Amino acid sequence: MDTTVTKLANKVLEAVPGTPEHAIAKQLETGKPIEQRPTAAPAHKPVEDEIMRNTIRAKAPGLDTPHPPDPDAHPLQFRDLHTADASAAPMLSGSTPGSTRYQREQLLPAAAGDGMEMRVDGHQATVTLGKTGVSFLTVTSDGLPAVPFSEMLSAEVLPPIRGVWRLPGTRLHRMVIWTFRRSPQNAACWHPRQLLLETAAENVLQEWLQRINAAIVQQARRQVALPAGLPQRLLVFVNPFGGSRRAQQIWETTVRPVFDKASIKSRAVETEHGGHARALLISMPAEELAGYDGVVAIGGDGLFHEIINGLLELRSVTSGTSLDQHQWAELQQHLEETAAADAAAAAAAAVQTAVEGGQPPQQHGGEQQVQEAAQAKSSMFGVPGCARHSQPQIVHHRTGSIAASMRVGHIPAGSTDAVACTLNGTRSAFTAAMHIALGDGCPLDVLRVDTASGEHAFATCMVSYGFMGDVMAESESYRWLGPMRYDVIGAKMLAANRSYRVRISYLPAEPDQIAAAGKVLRLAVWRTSVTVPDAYPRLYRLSCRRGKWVHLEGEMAGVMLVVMPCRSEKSQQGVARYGHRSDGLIHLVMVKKCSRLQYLRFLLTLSSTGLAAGEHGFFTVVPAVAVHVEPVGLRESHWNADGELLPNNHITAEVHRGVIEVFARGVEVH
Ligand SMILES: Nc1ncnc2c1ncn2[C@@H]1O[C@H](COP(=O)(O)OP(=O)(O)OP(=O)(O)O)[C@@H](O)[C@H]1O
Repeated sequence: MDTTVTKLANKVLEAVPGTPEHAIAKQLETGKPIEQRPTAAPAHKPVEDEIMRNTIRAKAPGLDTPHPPDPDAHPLQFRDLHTADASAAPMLSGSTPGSTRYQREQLLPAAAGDGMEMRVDGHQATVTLGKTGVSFLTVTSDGLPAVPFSEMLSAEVLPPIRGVWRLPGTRLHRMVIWTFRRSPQNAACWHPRQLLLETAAENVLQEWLQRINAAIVQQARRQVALPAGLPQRLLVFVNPFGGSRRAQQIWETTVRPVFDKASIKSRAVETEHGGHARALLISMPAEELAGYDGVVAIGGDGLFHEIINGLLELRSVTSGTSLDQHQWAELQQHLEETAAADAAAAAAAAVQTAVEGGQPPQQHGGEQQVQEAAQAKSSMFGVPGCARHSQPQIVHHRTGSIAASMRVGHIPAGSTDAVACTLNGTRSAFTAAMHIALGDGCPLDVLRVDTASGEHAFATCMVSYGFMGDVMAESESYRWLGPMRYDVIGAKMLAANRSYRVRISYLPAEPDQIAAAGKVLRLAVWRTSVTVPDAYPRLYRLSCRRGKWVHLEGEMAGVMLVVMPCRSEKSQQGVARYGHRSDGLIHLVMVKKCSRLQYLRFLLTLSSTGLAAGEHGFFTVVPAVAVHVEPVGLRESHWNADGELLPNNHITAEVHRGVIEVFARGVEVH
């Protein structure tokens, strides 16, 4: 009965143009091969967020050749394969019922070795489940690369569909592996990939499912870079206010699906005001914090900055931890001497004014002033016994150790997103979410900035004064302009061409520290060609005095303390070209008072090639480990740490190497 119905159904289908049965009947009639039915694939959308694409393409000429559109390419989300229509399964060319080829295409286990005859993304292939991942020995087509377990989120069995030729009783069992593929233009930018394996052997599929999912977890445990294995519970902060206000949408459509595929449980908190994320972290009970493996910011650099500050506050990361006490003492002595000299000069000026005004000069007033000024200075900066160190530290021991084990992720949804661009080499939210779900981890430097009035802040990107500080301070009131506000206010500040008198003291990085940073740089995946002599001119390395502070005073258009390279669309090579996310260095940029044209040149250098260490005429870039800056005179700018204004302009900053663990693996190149 079945056979009769099948024959009848096949006859009907053969008569209907467009059906596979019709195509086969035609082929049998004419002897021409059947055209393969195109795979249902989403349109290839241009990926706007590959900020590094041009740079990398310029370095690798071979990449300039246009790449054929990839049917898997989709910039945002995984496709829902549960609802995929069985009829959308591609036809296999050249086989007819009854032929040997047809028998093989029924996707039965291969006779020899571990290989299984399967259909992979519509291609006939011999699939091998090895120790490191799934590899494909393709039979009908080339170009299916191996997929390591370390690049898989999970495997999942889909509902079976009717088998080829729609014969009753033929069921095709399907398994999908949630993974990614690298963009042909920029290896650091990843696209969702759902690898579809189809076979008639259900038991094999079920066994593979167990083995693949177990291997994904096992390989993650083996990696030394993963102290806590794959993240299982994450606290996610979503800033609906940042950038183009798409954070909530990015969370729902891009990030949550990735976390779901990786079985990550998450608690999402939509921030209600500036400082909300930081306050929530600081006030969180230790038991609750211990329930999370990491904290994720979906927003801009400002939200990431808040999370870092919250966590480091819990850890009580104090200043002066990596410098010798005598190095702080040396700075202290210098500051007291300059303060005394200032006070003496002020007293002399007061006497002069009094004499000129015909009044008798005050006795001992000058000396008293000198002493007071010196005392005021000594309470400011970090030597033992001074205010900063004698402040009672509230050390939350238990919470602190929990916070120390917390990894931090940044999903870009802000205006600049320098953190995500620097860590991942792309502004793709999907890529950032994958790094988190795959449990990637690497250390990140943090700059602790102490102000003279007793506040402190932690920065991971940049702390700036002068031009950049003014732009950041003023652009806050133009937030309604969106990311364009930085350009508009930047043009305004360029026209104003302001400069500020400052005293700068910095402790230069020692040559071996720079060399070590160079090694880190070479080890990092990005820019393998960089060597230390290129990065730091010989002249600079010779003039670097071992462990001695350098003091200078001058009229500056801008001062910047750059911690990570700070790559973004505005500076594709990074503000500090040879910076690294964990080199333990502050890249101190000092731009002297200059003409508008010169400052424009500086900005162009910053955005095109990035800044390299050394003297560059009117601006200098110095690798340092600690910096002290104080304004002199009446006119002052604003200090700005990662977009947040600091309340006082006398600052001391020190870098803490690799103090935070971030969900990232370094920028990948082809
Ligand atoms: N609900 C909210 N309403 C107002 N401000 C908020 C809210 N949530 C967070 N903020 C604050 O908004 C500021 C800016 O946010 P965010 O950094 O995420 O975006 P952005 O400034 O547009 O991006 P970028 O820092 O990359 O330029 C942060 O300082 C953050 O503290």
